[in-house]
Amino acid sequence: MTDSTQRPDPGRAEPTRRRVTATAVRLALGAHRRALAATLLLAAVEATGPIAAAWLTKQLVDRLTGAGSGTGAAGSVAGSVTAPAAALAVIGVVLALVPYVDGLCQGVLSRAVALTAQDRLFAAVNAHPGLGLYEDPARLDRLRLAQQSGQDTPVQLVQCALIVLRSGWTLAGFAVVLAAVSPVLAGLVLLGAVPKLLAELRLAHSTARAFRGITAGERRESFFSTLLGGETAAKEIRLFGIGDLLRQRMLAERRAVNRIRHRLDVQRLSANALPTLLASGIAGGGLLWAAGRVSAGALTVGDLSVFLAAVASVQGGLGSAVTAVANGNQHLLVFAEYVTVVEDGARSAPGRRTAGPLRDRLVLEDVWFRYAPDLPWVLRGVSLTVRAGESVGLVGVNGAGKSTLVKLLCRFYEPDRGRILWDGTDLREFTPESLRDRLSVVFQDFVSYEMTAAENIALGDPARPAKAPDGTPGTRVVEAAREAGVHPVLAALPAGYDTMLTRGFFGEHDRDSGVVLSGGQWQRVALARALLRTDRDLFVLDEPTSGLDPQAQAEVADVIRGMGRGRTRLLVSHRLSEVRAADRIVLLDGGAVTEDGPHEELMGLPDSRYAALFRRQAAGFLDDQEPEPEVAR
Ligand SMILES: Nc1ncnc2c1ncn2[C@@H]1O[C@H](COP(=O)(O)OP(=O)(O)OP(=O)(O)O)[C@@H](O)[C@H]1O
Repeated sequence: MTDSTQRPDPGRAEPTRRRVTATAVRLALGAHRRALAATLLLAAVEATGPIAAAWLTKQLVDRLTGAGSGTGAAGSVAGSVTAPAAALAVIGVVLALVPYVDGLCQGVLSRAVALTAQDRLFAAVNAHPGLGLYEDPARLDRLRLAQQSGQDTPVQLVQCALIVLRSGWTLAGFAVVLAAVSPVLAGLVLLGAVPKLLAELRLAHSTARAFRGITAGERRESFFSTLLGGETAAKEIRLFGIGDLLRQRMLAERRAVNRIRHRLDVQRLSANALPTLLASGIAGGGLLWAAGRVSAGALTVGDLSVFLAAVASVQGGLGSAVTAVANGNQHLLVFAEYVTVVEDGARSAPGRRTAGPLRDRLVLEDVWFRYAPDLPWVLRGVSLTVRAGESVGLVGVNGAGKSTLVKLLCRFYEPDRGRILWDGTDLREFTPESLRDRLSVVFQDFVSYEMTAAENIALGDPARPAKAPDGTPGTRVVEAAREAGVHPVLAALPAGYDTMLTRGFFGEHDRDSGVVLSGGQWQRVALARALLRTDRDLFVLDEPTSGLDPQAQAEVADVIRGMGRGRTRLLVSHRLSEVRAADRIVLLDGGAVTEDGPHEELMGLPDSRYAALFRRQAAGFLDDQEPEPEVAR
């Protein structure tokens, strides 16, 4: 298969650490500069606060104990401690408030970053012109990881960077103080953090690898939970009694994910146990040593208080910095998935020319196609010419490749061999957007959007307004609905065209419950959506009447015949009566065109498979005793 996007090259280099970091920083900067600046400022305040507090505490203790001055008169002591005590109080208040203000700023920043990241990610996903992205489990896992990491990773990276900066600042301040008391101890405390740093860096890699397994499991779990929690499968789940089975499958996936997470927690514990013991031993030994020096009179009580604060802060700061570096590293590894998906989307710009109106013919030249190299060929040398303005009925048994051919015409995939020519130009040369702008297609598996009736139709041509200036549905929407024979149904809904066609969501403006249309009514809505594009060059209708009752089928068949009259039309149908009026019928069999001609001509051929199928279907309608034949199925 060739997806019309460039398929990811398995050997392609992962984005470099520097590029990933730059993308995260740009994302944070572009999302909310002021919140980012405020966060940086608050980090500086948080970093400086403890150093100032430790220094002021030493001043206070020394003045209270009379150390250094040798005086201890009550009046002068009270006077000399006022300033450091007041300053300490102010610092206390500031440090108590900072986390809340910081929380506010980080909230603003993370929401802005998440919004921007989501916007860029889905812009990139939309830029994929083909469907290959949705049929490749590895790419889907990557997309989910990108979704998760894009939301919070940039902010977490900023936070990690802030922690490193803050810790560095605190460390520098206290290291100076600690070195003044004992350079040896300062060196030991710093050295004690090295094993922890190495352990955390090793963990970051295995955590990032484990996230791939977690993502795949969570995606499968979410498939089952969506089935269980949604309406789509509710009927079959109850009828077949498969709720418990699906629940068990969901829980099995969750348990597998939990096991991976638990393994990670155990790894973290075992990797950190020894380095943490080492650091604590150094802190304890240092404390005993410093206490001994105070009793010997070599250090003041104030010195001891600074020393205690320094040891705690240096170890705490080093610990946070090491964890932040390791976490940052892990976030970068995961964020690389986001960068890959975004860049993958940005790169996929196949074809540069703009498709013009179809004036002469559409030609399929020996088209071969399969969905993947390990899957069988679906099309094995299809050659077909459709003249502009001609209507062609495409028939064939289930799995013959009719819908596949439609997807190739839309350039969701590209032929593995052969070409499709639009007035002599290979479809690959056109931008997918310009080509699709020339088409109006109703897919066999059309979408029922959980939106209002008017929106469901207007989506067919988003360039034109869905509503008139007075708020009523646009005339084109109503005309299309009328033509598709669904206007009376939509007009009679509780809020007319503004009624939500779902019972799963409320509308934008009111909380009236929506409605559920029947399958056939939905099919007409989908037709109306296509009818909004009557000015397009090629109409493709893939089984447009499959859900309709006989009366509706006849009516819709008339609509289809009139639809896009004078334009090129391709109608895929199992109901041969519907395609008989086409200028030509094309039978797809065994991956190739085996019959091609007007209905009468094919009916006159002695060995025509189409004729046999048509007669069999017609006989089924005429003979009440026979079940309706599975014509062309
Ligand atoms: N996305 C896909 N990935 C892999 N194989 C696919 C995919 N879509 C279709 N196929 C396979 O391609 C073959 C042709 O399918 P296609 O839907 O084109 O047939 P069809 O003629 O439209 O059938 P029907 O009459 O049942 O709609 C089938 O064997 C199907 O299993």
